[in-house]
Order: sequence, then structure tokens, then C-alpha cells
Amino acid sequence: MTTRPDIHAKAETLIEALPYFQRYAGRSFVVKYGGNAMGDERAAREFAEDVVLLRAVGINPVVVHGGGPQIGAMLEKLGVETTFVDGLRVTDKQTAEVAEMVLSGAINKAIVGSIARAGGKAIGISGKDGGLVTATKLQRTHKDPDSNIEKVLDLGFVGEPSKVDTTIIETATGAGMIPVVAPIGVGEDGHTYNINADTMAGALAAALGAARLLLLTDVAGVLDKQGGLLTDLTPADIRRLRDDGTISGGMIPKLETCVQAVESGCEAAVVLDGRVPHAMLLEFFTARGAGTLVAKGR
Ligand SMILES: Nc1ncnc2c1ncn2[C@@H]1O[C@H](COP(=O)(O)OP(=O)(O)O)[C@@H](O)[C@H]1O
Ligand SMILES: CC(=O)N[C@@H](CCC(=O)OP(=O)(O)O)C(=O)O
Repeated sequence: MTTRPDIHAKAETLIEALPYFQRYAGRSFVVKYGGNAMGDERAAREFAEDVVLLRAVGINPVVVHGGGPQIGAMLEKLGVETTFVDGLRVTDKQTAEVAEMVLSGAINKAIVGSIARAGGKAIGISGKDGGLVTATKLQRTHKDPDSNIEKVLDLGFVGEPSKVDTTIIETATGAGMIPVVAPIGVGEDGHTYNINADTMAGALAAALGAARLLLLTDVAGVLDKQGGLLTDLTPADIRRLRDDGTISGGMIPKLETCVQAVESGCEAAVVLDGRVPHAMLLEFFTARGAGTLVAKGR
């Protein structure tokens, strides 16, 4: 008899995953797929395969996508200038129209297509569909460090989810489909609002009581000042890391989203390296995990 160690290793990998399949069957996983991660064709294919695999083992994946760099490229083509405040795009009426066209049109349908090629059935929607997300204008203030005076900043049609009705998500997942959601919402005032994709994903994870909110990014996870990976964090740890300056820039709103999600119904959030092949599968289905897990308590 010949031995096939490679076959045994594969079987062991599947058996290692069994308790996780059992634990998460029937639960929702909200996955935020950022615009920076989409550039690479192979990574995009692997992302779609991972999502289809989650669905195949009985988990309900919900994809929320970004597209910041792609909106920027389209605005540049059209000769429209764009600026950011605290990582949020200042959005006038024309910018909102371009953001909706790029997010709900081009990117949303490209992701639906790659999930279909990986053998899954996806349905592309935005926060506008089925009354999924009602948005309100984001109120943002900024304290001038010299005068200490707090100013109200007008970011235009930048919204935050104020009401989430998950019926359309539940209907789609109940019919075996994978919802792919563009971060666009409509206000009670009838205006279209541009919503940061991390914020949108966090709001959906909380409303769905998701087992996991997964934020794929371009670093290994949350790093300490020496560059070491912090594997487990609580909301209290995050407040401390923010106060001592360990986290900055885009990581601040990302972790704020994680804290808000775990404090309002989502079991745990993970900041994960989207550049690593099949990062999602390693996180969910191995004892080692990957990235940084944010949960209410240890
Ligand atoms: N402590 C930290 N650990 C990891 N990344 C950090 C930290 N502090 C700041 N960052 C920055 O946050 C960035 C991730 O946020 P962002 O660029 O908004 O991601 P994305 O575009 O994927 O949403 C990292 O690339 C890094 O530059
Ligand atoms: C208000 C706001 O900033 N909206 C974002 C929406 C897309 C996004 O968040 O995309 P990434 O995840 O790829 O950065 C924007 O206009 O760029």
C-alpha cells in the first residue's frame, strides 16, 4: 500500500474546520471588501471563492463593498476635484451621483459576476433597495487645536445609517443567495447619501446580530507600537490604544465601527489582512485564526 501524506493533510484540514462549520451554520457573517483590495484579479477571484465556500457550509455571508479609489479615478476622469475629512469624502450632489454610479453600478455588478464565476448566486443591491438603510446626514465637528474652538463641518451628502430593515437580506439569504451591498442610502429627505463602507458593514452586522463582522484591509491587523500583531482587543483596550496614539488614521474609524458593532448585537469583529490568500478561511476555520479579534469581553 502506498501512503499519500498530502491526502491525509487535506483530510486533517477539513476535520479541523468541522467544529467551526457546526458552530457557525445558519449565522450571518458580514464581510467588508474594500476598494484597495479589488485591484488584484487573483485576490478578487479568491475572495469570491471564500464567500461561496462560506455559503456552501451553511453560513450566510453578506458582502458590503467599498470602492474609494475607483470613485476617485472616475471623478478625476470627469475633472471633478475631491477632498477628504477624517477619511470621509466630502460629497456634493455631483460627487454623490458619481459615487452611486461607480458603487451601485460598476463595482457591485463586478463582484456579483465574480461570485457567479465561483459557482455562487449573488444579488447586488444598495442600501436603497427594500428600504435596507435609511441614512441621515453625518454631523461632524472638529476642534481647532490652537483656539480649542469646536467647529461644525459640512461634508455634504455623507450619511450614516439611522435605520436598518434587514428584510431584503433575510429574503435573499433564505432563497440561497449572497447579498452584495453598495454603501449608498436614502434619507427621509429623499436625498442619496454616500456612506463609508466600514460604517455600512458595521450597521448591517449589528442589525443582523452577525456572528462576525470582517473588515479586510491592507495590514496584518491592529499593530502595537513595535509593529507586533495585537490578536485580541476589547472596547476598553481600543479606547486606551487610541488615547496613547497606537492607532491612528484610517484605523480609528475602522475600530470605532468594530466597537459599535460588538456593543450593539454583533458577536465579534475581526480586522484582517485582505492581501493574504484565503485570509477569511484561515480566520474562520482554523484554531490559530488571523488578524485582530474585537469582542466585548475576553
Ligand atoms: N495601530 C495600527 N495598526 C495597524 N494599522 C494602523 C494602525 N494605526 C494606523 N494604521 C493605519 O490604518 C490603515 C488601515 O486603514 P485604511 O487605510 O482606512 O484601510 P482600508 O482602506 O482598507 O479601509 C493601515 O494601512 C495603517 O496605515
Ligand atoms: C463617505 C465616504 O467616504 N464614502 C466612501 C465610500 C466608498 C468606501 O468607503 O470605499 P473604501 O472602503 O474602498 O474606502 C467614498 O466615497 O470613498
